[in-house]
Amino acid sequence: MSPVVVLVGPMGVGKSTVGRLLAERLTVGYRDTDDDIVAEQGRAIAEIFVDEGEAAFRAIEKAAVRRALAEHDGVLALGGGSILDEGTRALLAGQRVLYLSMDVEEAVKRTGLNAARPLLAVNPRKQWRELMEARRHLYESIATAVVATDGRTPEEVTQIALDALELKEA
Ligand SMILES: Nc1ncnc2c1ncn2[C@@H]1O[C@H](COP(=O)(O)OP(=O)(O)OP(=O)(O)O)[C@@H](O)[C@H]1O
Ligand SMILES: O=C(O)C1=C[C@@H](O)[C@@H](O)[C@H](O)C1
Ligand SMILES: [Mg+2]
Repeated sequence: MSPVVVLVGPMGVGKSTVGRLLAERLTVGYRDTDDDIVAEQGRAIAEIFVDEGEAAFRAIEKAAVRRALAEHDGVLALGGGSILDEGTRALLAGQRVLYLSMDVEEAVKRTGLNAARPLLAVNPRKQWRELMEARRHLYESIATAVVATDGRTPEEVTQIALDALELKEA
């Protein structure tokens, strides 16, 4: 079993919003590895970061991605930083991967100062730039399609994604 599409991209880019719309349009299920991790661990992602650090979280996340890829045949959204892990990137080889992108101003608008996003809690604009400098090439390296979400509604992004991925509705 394999997901019909795997969504990657930074925090707040719209993976959950667009992922659910894509799943509706394709009449398949939606799954999110961040939700899987919270359910399995019985604690918030921010708590895992604080309690055990980012490296431990990435290992937990890699296991969650491996499991979801094997179990899910619908739309799968990954955590924003999942692509930082080499093993997680290797798991994505051969998958249909959609990278949703946005620029910094759109990012600040969408995420704001949100404690649930520990990596953007302080000085979000600067954090965002640094984060994307480290990640942009990784997102691009594993993507089979890229859709810019700036100035587009979730419905528009969904339609463009369906076209870019050449996915047909049932
Ligand atoms: N195309 C869009 N245009 C404007 N706002 C959007 C768009 N897509 C999503 N949003 C809004 O941006 C916020 C973040 O979206 P969403 O939760 O889908 O992102 P995400 O990538 O799943 O983030 P997370 O890192 O929390 O998983 C939400 O408030 C959502 O309503
Ligand atoms: O971009 C990131 O590193 C993260 C994104 C979220 O989806 C969560 O997986 C977590 O907050 C880390
Ligand atoms: Mg989400």
